[in-house]
Amino acid sequence: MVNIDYSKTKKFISDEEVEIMSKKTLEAKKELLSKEGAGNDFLGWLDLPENYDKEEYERIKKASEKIKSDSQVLVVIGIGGSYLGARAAIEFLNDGFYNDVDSSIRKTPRIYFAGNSISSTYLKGLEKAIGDADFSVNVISKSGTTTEPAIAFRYFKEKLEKKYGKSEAAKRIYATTDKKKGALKTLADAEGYETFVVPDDVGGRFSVLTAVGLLPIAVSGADIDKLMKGAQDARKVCNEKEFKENPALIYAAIRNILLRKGKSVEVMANYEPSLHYVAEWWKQLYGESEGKDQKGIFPASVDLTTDLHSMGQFIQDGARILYETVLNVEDAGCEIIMQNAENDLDGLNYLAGKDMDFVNKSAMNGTILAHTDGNVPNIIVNIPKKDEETLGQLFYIFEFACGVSGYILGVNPFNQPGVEAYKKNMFALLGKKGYEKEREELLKRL
Ligand SMILES: O=P(O)(O)OC[C@H]1O[C@](O)(CO)[C@@H](O)[C@@H]1O
Repeated sequence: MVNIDYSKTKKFISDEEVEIMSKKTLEAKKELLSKEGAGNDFLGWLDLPENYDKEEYERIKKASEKIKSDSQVLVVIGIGGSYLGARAAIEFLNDGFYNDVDSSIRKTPRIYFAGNSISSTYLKGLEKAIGDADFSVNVISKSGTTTEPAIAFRYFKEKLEKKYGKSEAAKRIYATTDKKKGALKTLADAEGYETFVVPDDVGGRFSVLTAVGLLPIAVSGADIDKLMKGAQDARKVCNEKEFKENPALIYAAIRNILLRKGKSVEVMANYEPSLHYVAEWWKQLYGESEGKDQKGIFPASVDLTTDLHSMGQFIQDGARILYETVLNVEDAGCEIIMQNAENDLDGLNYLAGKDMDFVNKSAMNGTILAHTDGNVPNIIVNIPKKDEETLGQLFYIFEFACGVSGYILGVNPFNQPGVEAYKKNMFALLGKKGYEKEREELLKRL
């Protein structure tokens, strides 16, 4: 099971502080599980690993088989919680080269993500990358009205219809959205797309274990039963275990103690490039959940050792507002043994016979100690291996810890009122109906 090692924070916090905060985590856990706290109409994710629509789950598998059989490419359109979980999973479960592997080896469609920016260059580039390949689209939007995915969907819907004709195109479009309402649901019903549901009581950033994440993940060839099994196991631990055996509570406690000591930035660090998007998913989860009412920990991330050569200086030596959460994949899952070179010009012969992962882990351990010495507390998340079950655990533990942590912080972790501000301005500047007055005011300020 994924576990949390906070021994490298002990220089900064006392056992007594942990003891006091552990009580707060237990209270917050009780509040979460009683479903009586703030945002309690968005707690469907708590029980998702067990309590999900079994009929729809089978349809997800069937749809993934169809996509695998008739498409060389799947374009997944969505943003935020309607995007990051699937991307995190597909990257985590592969090695960063999923799309580049020859199709005679990979046997599943290439998967591209769109609708997560408003860049015309990106869409044009993606169209070029798809070329003549047969493709399908999974458009994902809980609200059905988010501008970025709506623009991308309009674009690819037209391309599909041009290539296959309207009726065949409709068979290649899968819409994941609200059960009953919203523009996407209305369009899907009118055009006859297969639809999947983002449940009412599951917010976007907590939705990876619904069709939002499961359909694209299944198309990549990953075993979603195992993903759900991992989440089930973690649910049991997070819901039932007391503090010392509960990774979600430990993580929530330590980060809240550190925040109260002025550590207001949490830097998630990985030593595996394939974990980059796990950090991106985590950033949305914690940023949207906790960053409100002028409170919260700012979630940031670095890819190491890459960023030791760019951000390493700041972490070691800059403003002491940081703590670090290190994602440690214990079993790299493959081996590269360092070879002896005749002339040893690069001076690496002392590593001959050693596994490259030993070098990576030594860099990690050396960095953890150096950063701790530089007064950056380090929390370590031990991830036994890179497989579906472990990822299911990781997703659930972070989600549960987020709910607990938000309640300790005294915010509603399940809303996101702050994201509306930019949308209002953007609509006004675009000249959308109903925003005329705001437009006038904004234009004066530009
Ligand atoms: O699934 P939707 O409704 O398109 O929303 C996408 C994302 O946009 C937000 O609503 C923020 O604008 C996120 O909370 C959400 O994950």
